[in-house]
Amino acid sequence: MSLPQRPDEATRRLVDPACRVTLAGAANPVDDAAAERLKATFDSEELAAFLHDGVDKLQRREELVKLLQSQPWSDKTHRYFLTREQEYVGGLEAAVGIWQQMRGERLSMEDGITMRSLAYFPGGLELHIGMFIPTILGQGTPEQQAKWLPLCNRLQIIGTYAQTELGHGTFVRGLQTVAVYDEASKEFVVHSPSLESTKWWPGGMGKTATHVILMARLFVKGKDYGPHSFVVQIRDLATHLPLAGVSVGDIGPKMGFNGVDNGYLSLDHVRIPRDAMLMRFAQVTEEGRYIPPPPDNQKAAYATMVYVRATIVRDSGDFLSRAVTIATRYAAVRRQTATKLGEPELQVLDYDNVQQILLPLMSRAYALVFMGRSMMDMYHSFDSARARGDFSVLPELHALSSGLKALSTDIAATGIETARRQCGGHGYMLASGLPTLFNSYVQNCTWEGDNNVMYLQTARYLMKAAIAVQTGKPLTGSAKYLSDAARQPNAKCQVAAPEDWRAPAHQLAALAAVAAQLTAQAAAVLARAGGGRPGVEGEAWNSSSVDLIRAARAHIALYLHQNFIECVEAASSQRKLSAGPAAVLRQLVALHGVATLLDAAGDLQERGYATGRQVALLRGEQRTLVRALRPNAVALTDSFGYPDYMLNSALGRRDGNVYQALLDSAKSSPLNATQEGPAWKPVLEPLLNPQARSRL
Ligand SMILES: CCCCCCCCCCCCCCCCCC(=O)SCCNC(=O)CCNC(=O)[C@H](O)C(C)(C)COP(=O)(O)OP(=O)(O)OC[C@H]1O[C@@H](n2cnc3c(N)ncnc32)[C@H](O)[C@@H]1OP(=O)(O)O
Ligand SMILES: Cc1cc2nc3c(=O)[nH]c(=O)nc-3n(C[C@H](O)[C@H](O)[C@H](O)COP(=O)(O)OP(=O)(O)OC[C@H]3O[C@@H](n4cnc5c(N)ncnc54)[C@H](O)[C@@H]3O)c2cc1C
Repeated sequence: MSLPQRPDEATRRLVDPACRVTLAGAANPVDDAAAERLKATFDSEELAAFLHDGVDKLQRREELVKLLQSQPWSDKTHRYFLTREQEYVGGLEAAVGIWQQMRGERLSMEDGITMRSLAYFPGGLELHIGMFIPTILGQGTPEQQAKWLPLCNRLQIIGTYAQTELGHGTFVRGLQTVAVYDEASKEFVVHSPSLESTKWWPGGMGKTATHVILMARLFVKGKDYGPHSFVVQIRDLATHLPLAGVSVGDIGPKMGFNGVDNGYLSLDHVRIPRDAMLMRFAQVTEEGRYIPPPPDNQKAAYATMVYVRATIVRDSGDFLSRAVTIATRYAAVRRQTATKLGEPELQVLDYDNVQQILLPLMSRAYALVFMGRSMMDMYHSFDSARARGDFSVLPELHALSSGLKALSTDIAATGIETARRQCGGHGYMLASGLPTLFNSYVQNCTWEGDNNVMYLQTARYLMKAAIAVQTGKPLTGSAKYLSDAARQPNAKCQVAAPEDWRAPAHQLAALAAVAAQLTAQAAAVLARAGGGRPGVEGEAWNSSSVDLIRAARAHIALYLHQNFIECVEAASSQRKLSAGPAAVLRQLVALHGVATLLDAAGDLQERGYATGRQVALLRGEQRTLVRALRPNAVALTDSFGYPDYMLNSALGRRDGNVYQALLDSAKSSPLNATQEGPAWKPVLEPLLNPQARSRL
């Protein structure tokens, strides 16, 4: 049954037979959604096609949505009502279902990846595809790849990445699990020597994985060579029971992501063959000689982490844009508060405070989408160079991917929660899609390197750059601006009018000034703490870490914005976009720059780069830009191109029919399966029913 969107005639007569009072203040949300699209000044479909690399890719997504909707394992109707066990089994069924479709229908890998993100049901196969296979690809010899990859691709084995232990996650060199080479048997003995060395967290290890990439400290002839990667079987393929010497299980419920069976693992002197060590870079010969990785790739064993951090950057824009889509569409159809009773209530999106939150968030989502593409391009060009034995870009790639992983996940996680809060009470419903989105995203700030720790890796690179500047060495790459800043230490902001703040040149100059100042400040603090000796470790490093993290964040914020400008200008100059969408993207770029600079308002003034008046102009310009973008708000969400099936949100649906969707969703609650409810017999009837009470 559908409820009337507006009070019907009978209701109006009931409350006021003379019809003097009108209840029709609430407009129809479906009409509001349609009206929003008429306001747009650009073709949202053209921008959507550009963002998805062509109309044919968008059409393919539509076909894949239909395919998914026809399969029981990808049905989302009851997704928000699942128990942990149902979520675990369902997540696996969805991943296996996609895999079977790919094989049976001969769909491409690209189709599979698209289906995964459309169905979005994280489960026990995430780490198999996300880290187990990439580690074998990145660190295995051709023979090892030939041995393991076909089994992985046919799902005849399922793997995960077992690095973190109960006692250590960040400090990889401190891992306690050991792999000791036994020259007599030409095997490694892998062992967990303490409670703290129990592996803890690997996704899919609890109940799904048959194999792990084990990160363990390699010992050869009594010498400790630090963490290396080994392929270790943990479960019998016929019975799925743990092998001898293996103790393994699920770690229990988490804040989110509960379809994934993160696990614990303890090993008791388990023997594995010598070729279980991944030996593309470091090797142990039969007779027990250790051959180290090439000098410019000392951290070869950490390579998968660089790859996964790049993918996390790629996905951040995707997650934030989903949240922004839901919140913006809902704010456009939600009406609240009329100046006078009976008059039309305002669309929530027309409240200034809501606009000033949602539209800057929209600009951040677009910036991250573009950053994600550039990050993957950077990673792929490193991968090609690596195949030729060239690791020269690795330090820059590691510094950027670490810092971008931290900044992009900080922005996305905070942004998803901010978007949820703009939806009022209905944002608290799982049916809105936002709580699950947040709970299944926020761990990105922690996994694959806690964000503070990741900023500190970027800071390590920055401090070396700062020292190079001091000694007059020329800089290249992302830190090049530090040399320019050193040549003009007293540069001042040249903004004279609010609209000056839109210019990329003013924005970049200001962001570079902040990053250079904070880098110089961190370098000075570090030098003071180290008694004048520059160093990137130890107590001096620790006591400087607040300044170091601020510097790294500012450096990455500059990089993110510069990338946004360059991508939009390139698309426009290469005529990949017509004037309408290009103009709107430029407004988003301008807003992103202004919003990023407002985050740094204190830093802009602290060292005298900008005056209080210039910062006031900046604030004013944000308002102007937000108002200019307001008519395009909903069209900009359409350009992200999310089908309703993917968002699975009562509030984010394209047609705006939010109230009906909320009610329909409530009706599928298991609590509503019977009219009296599950507590009637055991609890309520003995209290409330007079006959039952008399029997007490
Ligand atoms: C069909 C569909 C079905 C489903 C489909 C599924 C699809 C995919 C899904 C994807 C899911 C992915 C989920 C990911 C889950 C996360 C899993 C984890 O958390 S796993 C666990 C993740 N855990 C973590 O992330 C742990 C975080 N901790 C660490 O990474 C390290 O301990 C550390 C970096 C903090 C320090 O390391 P330490 O050894 O103490 O090093 P120092 O600081 O002393 O620096 C020495 C030198 O090394 C340099 N360098 C450093 N790293 C790298 C690198 N990677 N590279 C290159 N260089 C590097 C550094 O710059 C320095 O150079 P220099 O200045 O001397 O020239
Ligand atoms: C959902 C989820 C899934 C995961 N999946 C996997 C997986 O599949 N495989 C796997 O191996 N691991 C996995 N992990 C583990 C994850 O990689 C670690 O939790 C992460 O690297 C952080 O390490 P930690 O837990 O030891 O945090 P800690 O290092 O204990 O961090 C605690 C605090 O100390 C601070 N800190 C620590 N060291 C430093 C330092 N040197 N300088 C400054 N501050 C510091 C941190 O910033 C943080 O605030 C997963 C984690 C989660 C939450």
